[in-house]
Amino acid sequence: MPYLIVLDVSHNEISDFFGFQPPKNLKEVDFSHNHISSMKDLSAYTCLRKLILDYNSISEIRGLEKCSSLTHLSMEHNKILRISGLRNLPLRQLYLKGNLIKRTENLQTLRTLQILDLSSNRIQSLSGLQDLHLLANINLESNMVGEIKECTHLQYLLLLRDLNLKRNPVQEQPDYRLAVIFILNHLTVMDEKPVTVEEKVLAVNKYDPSLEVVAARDHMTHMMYQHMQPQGIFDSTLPSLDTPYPMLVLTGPQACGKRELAHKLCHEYSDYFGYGACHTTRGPYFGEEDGCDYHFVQDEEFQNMIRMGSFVQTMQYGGHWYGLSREAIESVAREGLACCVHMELEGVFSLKTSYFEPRYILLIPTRIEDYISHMKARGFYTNAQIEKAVSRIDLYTKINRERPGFFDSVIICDDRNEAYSALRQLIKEYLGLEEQEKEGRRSTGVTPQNATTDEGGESTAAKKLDANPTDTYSQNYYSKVQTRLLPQKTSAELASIHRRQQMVRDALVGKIPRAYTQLFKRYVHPVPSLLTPQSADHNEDSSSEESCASSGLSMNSSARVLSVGSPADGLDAGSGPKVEPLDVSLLGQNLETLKGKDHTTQRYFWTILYKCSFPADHMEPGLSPDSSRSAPEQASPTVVSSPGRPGSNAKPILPPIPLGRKAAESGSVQQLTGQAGQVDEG
Ligand SMILES: Nc1ncnc2c1ncn2[C@@H]1O[C@H](COP(=O)(O)OP(=O)(O)OP(=O)(O)O)[C@@H](O)[C@H]1O
Repeated sequence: MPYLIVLDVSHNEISDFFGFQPPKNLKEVDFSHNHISSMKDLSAYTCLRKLILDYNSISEIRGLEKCSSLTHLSMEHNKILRISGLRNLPLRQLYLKGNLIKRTENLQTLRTLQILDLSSNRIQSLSGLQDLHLLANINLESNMVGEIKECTHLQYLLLLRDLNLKRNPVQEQPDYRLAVIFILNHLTVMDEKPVTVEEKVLAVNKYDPSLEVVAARDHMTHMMYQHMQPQGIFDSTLPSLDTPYPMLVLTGPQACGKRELAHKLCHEYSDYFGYGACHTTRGPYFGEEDGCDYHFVQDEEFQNMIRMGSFVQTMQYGGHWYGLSREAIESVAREGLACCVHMELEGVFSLKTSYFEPRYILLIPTRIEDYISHMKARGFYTNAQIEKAVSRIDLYTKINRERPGFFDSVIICDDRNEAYSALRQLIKEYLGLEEQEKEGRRSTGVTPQNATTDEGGESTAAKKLDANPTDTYSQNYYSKVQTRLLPQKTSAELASIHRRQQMVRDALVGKIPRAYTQLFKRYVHPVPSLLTPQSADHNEDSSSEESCASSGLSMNSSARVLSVGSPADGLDAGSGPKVEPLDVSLLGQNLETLKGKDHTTQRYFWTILYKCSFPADHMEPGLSPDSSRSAPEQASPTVVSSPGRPGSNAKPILPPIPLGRKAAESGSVQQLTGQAGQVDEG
């Protein structure tokens, strides 16, 4: 039978494998269910593609070396002790189920193998399979694989879709299925069950959660524990009408200098910032003081604090816990200061989920060698810690690159002094101190050196406004108000005003605003009923106490005219924006009366002033530089932010910083803190 291609001699009593010399052109041979105990040399059968020898008594694979066409070999239920004799065969399917195999060895040359069945053997390790890159299906059911980590041998088999590890001791491991799905994330079927999308997401969230997930969990934990405690109102940091409590977060990799810079900043601008000391379970380094750099606590106390809902956020770094407590922020806020803290990226993510809305400054080293030398020179860190810190630089740069606006500003910190100058400059811009200094120099003739430290950087006009010169609270307060009331305008501000004037002119002649003008419209926060003026008469009575709040409100209501038109104002509703000039002079008059106001009113007033300071966001058409007002009494608002900074007109950089409540001796401060205490107690 020279043309015989398929030979099936299964289920016989044959004991001599190929003993009857079948023709050489055979392509498929089935010798299953016989009594064959050993294999013979099949070198002559070069055309053989499929060989089935299931249910025999063969203990060793051999004689196949020259079968250069063999793609399918099945030797299930034999007595094979080890895999051998398969070197360089073009096998695509190999079935060795039900043998006595202990190791997945001598398979690495089977580069074309796609299906491997080694079920019902004695295999403990998956080492030896890692180079079989075409493997799509591995059956290891009923073996002795005990460790999840064995799956790492398969993790680079990118075509692997189906893995069966049923009836292996590894199934007893906690979260076995999720762990394997995480390691082998290309699997679509595991243990004969489809792998669902939900399982894949769960696996990633469990074993390699994104920073958002970590932050969400952290936030959830603290919120839950906080809600389990008796609730008190944190008055000092309570977000006001539409401005959050001002906070500054310096972030960056470990030892990049953020802590040092935070301390320096709080020291220099002690009227504005207070250092928020976090809690940590790590021991103090040489020279560190408890309560100054950190609150150093034992692990047990830290965990206790978590359970008491004391933290806003926590994170583990280098095997230690770090956490920013509500009280740390609150104690700074009670001083009337903005809280300045430093933290790692995870902390930033976590804080971003909370109701705090800090400004984030990224400090990033670019000269890695210098960074490493600096860490080595500190002498606190092991090589592993240094490596970790260095590797995290990429994480920060990646986030900064991929998420524009995630950090409000980035400062290169290769040189600490330069970094501090940059930070200082930024803060001065944020706070409008630049303008204040300039004005101070102009009006008092002070030199730049003493101008920075001189609280009297305030203008003469400010001093005039100051009711009580010995009262430092009032000094701070008025100098800052005055800064914002200075008449100069930046070019960006003027451009914005002109644009809006043009819009109004267009509206008056009935032109429909072009589509892009919508870009300049902003959401106007609704005025809370607490402060809503009862009537128009109220607004006009600027001498009454109520009028200071309502005059502030009149600005806000003038903001509303952009979106809400009324025929009574001389323009048809919907025909375009209407004009209602903003009388900023009222502000100046009302500053006097505001002093006696409660905390909320003052904070609201600051909000209004703040809006005035960002006319691109809040200034209305008709508020022109040449309107009938004259400086300084009828001064117009001044832009505090630098117009060149990207996004500077899109988002206020810092919420209005402190009311200058630091001076505890001030009567007004006492009044404020007294109120805060009452609310807390209530
Ligand atoms: N509450 C927190 N949340 C997140 N990260 C924090 C927190 N408190 C501190 N960190 C950060 O944890 C890291 C380790 O803090 P640690 O004080 O041990 O570092 P360090 O070696 O002194 O370096 P650094 O000068 O950056 O503080 C630092 O990057 C620090 O900023």
